[in-house]
Amino acid sequence: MAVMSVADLHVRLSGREILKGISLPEMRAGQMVGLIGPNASGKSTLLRAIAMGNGTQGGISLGGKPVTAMKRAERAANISLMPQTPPLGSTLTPFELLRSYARATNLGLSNAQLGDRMGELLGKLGLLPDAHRKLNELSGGKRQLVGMCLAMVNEPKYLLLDEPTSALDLRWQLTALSVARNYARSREAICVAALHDINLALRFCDLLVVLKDGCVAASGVPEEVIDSALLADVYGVSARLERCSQGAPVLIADAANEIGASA
Ligand SMILES: Nc1ncnc2c1ncn2[C@@H]1O[C@H](COP(=O)(O)OP(=O)(O)OP(=O)(O)O)[C@@H](O)[C@H]1O
Repeated sequence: MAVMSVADLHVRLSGREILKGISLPEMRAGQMVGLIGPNASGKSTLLRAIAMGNGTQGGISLGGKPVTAMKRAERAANISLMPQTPPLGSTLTPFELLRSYARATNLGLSNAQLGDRMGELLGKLGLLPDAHRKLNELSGGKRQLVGMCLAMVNEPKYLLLDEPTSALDLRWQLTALSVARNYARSREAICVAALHDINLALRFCDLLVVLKDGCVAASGVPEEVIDSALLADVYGVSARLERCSQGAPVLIADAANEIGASA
């Protein structure tokens, strides 16, 4: 059963302390967790630390086992990280890339089973028409969706997505996050997604973690975490949470505050 805990996590890179004692609420199977925060607040560093345990001091444990005690193969079988940068354009097709990645991670599937899994994933993310085109002929958004397929093809218990919607249009933002949330629910996995769009985070996440300068500024149920004071403090903006006609919370950002202005 997927369970993730992060307690007093410190990460140093090139002699700088990037994450400064991060502790998070326990994350449980089926949850979609949103990781938000300004540029350079440490979101990617946290995702990489969960995936690789590198540079860490303090605890990340997955299913009760410290990530630093997991062998490379065990990590690869259980954790997938979709990096911020989509797969580089190459002459491989999405189909070939997925198949070679799945083979390399030794999923133990027959060709037919793997073909079915890849077909389902490519279909959900709207990539079937592009499955046999060269990656270097695909748009940036399509390549981002290929990156998401790549992260999901081995059906990890811990699915880590670094800004999975940054290059996507409205339809595919909604689709990609629905696919990720349904995946977490149906496979009893945990999905952690770094997001800049707070409205998407409010809509799709069960739990939000807000980072500021390598520390946790707030965490908890999205609607309880996001308010004007937090947005002013963490992002330096005047913003408010309103309700749409259907009752869902919607963030409206009115203005960027003057640099140096207090919250
Ligand atoms: N290898 C590295 N060596 C030194 N500093 C690094 C390294 N990688 C990242 N950093 C620093 O760590 C801090 C956090 O970076 P990180 O990429 O985790 O932020 P982020 O929240 O994901 O940002 P963004 O929203 O802009 O993608 C930044 O100040 C960055 O310069």
